[in-house]
Amino acid sequence: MAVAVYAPASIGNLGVGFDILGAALKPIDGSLLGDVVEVDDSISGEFELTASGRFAHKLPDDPKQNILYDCFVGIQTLLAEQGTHVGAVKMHLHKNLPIGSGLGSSASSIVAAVAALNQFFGSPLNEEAQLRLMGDLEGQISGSIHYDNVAPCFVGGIQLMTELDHKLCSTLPSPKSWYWCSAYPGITVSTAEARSILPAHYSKADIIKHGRLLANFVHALYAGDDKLAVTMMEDVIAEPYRKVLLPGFESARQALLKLGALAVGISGSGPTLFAVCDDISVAKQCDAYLAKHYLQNEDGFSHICRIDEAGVANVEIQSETTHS
Ligand SMILES: Nc1ncnc2c1ncn2[C@@H]1O[C@H](COP(=O)(O)OP(=O)(O)OP(=O)(O)O)[C@@H](O)[C@H]1O
Ligand SMILES: N[C@@H](CCO)C(=O)O
Repeated sequence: MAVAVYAPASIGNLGVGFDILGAALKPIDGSLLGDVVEVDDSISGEFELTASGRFAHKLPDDPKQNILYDCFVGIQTLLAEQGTHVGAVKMHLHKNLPIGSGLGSSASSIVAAVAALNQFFGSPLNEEAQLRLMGDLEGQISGSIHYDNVAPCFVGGIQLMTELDHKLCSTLPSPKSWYWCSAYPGITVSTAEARSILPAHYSKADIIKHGRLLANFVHALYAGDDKLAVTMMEDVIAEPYRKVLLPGFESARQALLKLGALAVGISGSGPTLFAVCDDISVAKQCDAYLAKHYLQNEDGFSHICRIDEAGVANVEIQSETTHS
């Protein structure tokens, strides 16, 4: 039976917590900010993939260069190791997230595809096995395995990576009052390149500071001290080196803080910027500022979001996700 799965956009690194903290996003206007993958049918020939959606034209032309093909091969291989042999399938990707955006675009495709394929084949893989495969596939793209997009995208909420064999991540409490303004300017930053510009080593002072920020952030979330939590959202690992890749980031940050945003950071490897606000009128002003000043072309967009606590979700195959 055909399956259709939605996987939300996500922020990797919440200012603090490079590669080990991530959050799933849900626009408050109810729009779907994430990819949808359909597995239509078992077929006798070769793997088939079609794509539609706002950013489908940016995908590789060759279906076998699409990460969905690797998702299929990954599941096929795991199942073969368990003695189950599955044939080719027909898939469709509704590509709603821009590639190289900092919104976890490849993670969204991977999570939706692995979850959809797993369901299509009768759910042979448990959550942990699916998530491990998702991390491996994300690592193929970015050059090293990191779960901070795939984990929140799959499980929902704010996730802290544990990376233990039996438990890859833990859900942290999400401050209920926070709005996350998220603005994609319309240009592309490659995650692999944004990782390669980071230093190979950090100073003792930076390591101590990052440890202090991360520990206090997690403590504050559990203590329900949102003010302390937001004060800890400072990036000493990536932002100082990456902000040169984001035109207008520094001036936007200053303007957003003046408007009343509590924290501003780079979403994943950028160029999407996020701003945390605890007041809807401030969030609306920040959103309007970002739409006017941070977007660079017609591909850009800005949303006011909450944390998506659900993560991956089955959706109806309907006109929005169907294809010709
Ligand atoms: N379904 C897919 N979705 C996104 N990227 C894909 C997909 N299939 C193949 N790719 C390729 O994977 C690479 C993704 O690059 P990159 O990791 O920089 O982007 P991303 O995952 O979209 O980034 P971000 O997490 O910042 O949104 C691109 O070269 C793109 O062509
Ligand atoms: N933690 C990753 C997220 C990439 O989206 C990075 O910042 O490189």
